[in-house]
Amino acid sequence: MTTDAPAIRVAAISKRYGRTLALDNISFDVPRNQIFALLGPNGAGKTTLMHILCTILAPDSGTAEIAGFDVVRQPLEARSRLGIVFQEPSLDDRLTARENLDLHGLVFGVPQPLRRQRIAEVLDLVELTEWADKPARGFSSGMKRRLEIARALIHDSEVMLLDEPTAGLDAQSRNRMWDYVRRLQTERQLTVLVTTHYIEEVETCDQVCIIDHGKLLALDTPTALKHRYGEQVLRCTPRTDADREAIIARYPDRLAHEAGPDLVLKADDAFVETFLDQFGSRVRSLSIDVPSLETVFLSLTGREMRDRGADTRERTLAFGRLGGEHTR
Ligand SMILES: Nc1ncnc2c1ncn2[C@@H]1O[C@H](COP(=O)(O)OP(=O)(O)OP(=O)(O)O)[C@@H](O)[C@H]1O
Repeated sequence: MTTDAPAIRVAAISKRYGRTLALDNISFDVPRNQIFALLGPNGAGKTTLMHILCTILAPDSGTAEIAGFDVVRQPLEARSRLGIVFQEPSLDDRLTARENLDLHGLVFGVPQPLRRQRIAEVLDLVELTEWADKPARGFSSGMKRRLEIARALIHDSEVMLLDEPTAGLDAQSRNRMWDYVRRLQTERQLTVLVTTHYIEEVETCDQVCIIDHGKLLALDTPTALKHRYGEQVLRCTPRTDADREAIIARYPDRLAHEAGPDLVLKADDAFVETFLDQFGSRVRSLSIDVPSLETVFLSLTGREMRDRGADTRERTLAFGRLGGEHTR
């Protein structure tokens, strides 16, 4: 290993399952001590890439390295530097939190005194000390996920791979999970590669890599991505089909997306005023989305990643208070 090797190197990786090209010539480096987000909708190829990085799946072509170790030629060296939390829980439910951690340390050859010390440290980090001797089967989903993070820290991991660590958790547990991820970075100088399809979660990551249909679409800091690709958009719900068609016919070049009953139009401030003059009475609701990672994704793919968020509903309500109507 060279000490100046990036934490993760992905070079021209492709992977096909039958006729599905799950990864199409993906390349990027993750410098050490970063939180690096892999963002993409379901089926984008995130898990496939994770599985290649953690050595359980071989790429068809290209190479990947963890801390300078090739995942195909030096899998044991690569694995020993990795902490992994998969989407599917992999704890032994019958064992206590402490026993789960101890077993993992044993498998990775961590000597007993060091194991005991690390178990105490990681339980403290994920705030499970008082649950240490309780069987994992009684834990909530968030607690189980935290225990899995703790487990990934028992050996000498330098790089954490977290595959959708917040999937299925409630909003409060999701926030807590991200607090732990940030603590891993700051307190343990770990590099964290995390996949998610919750776009709002990646705002505070150092870098965001957007993938879709196996292709890398963009990679940069959240701020730079918004600057380069983010556009303000106007979202409206026309009152009738005739109104809808009239808007599309009037602004074919501005139409970014049709989302169910809504139309999404690229809109600078001047356009918003013009639109309101011309079509204000022909829309049921209207909201403005400022440049965000959601609008970055929209402008890169012509699609939206997920349903509308609460922030947009709030802006819609604000429009209602200003004299327009709104839907709930
Ligand atoms: N074992 C497999 N056999 C066949 N096709 C697969 C297999 N695993 C994944 N795929 C396909 O490869 C593509 C990428 O899947 P992958 O699971 O990597 O995406 P993802 O971004 O992780 O999505 P999700 O968030 O749903 O896990 C998808 O089209 C998926 O259907």
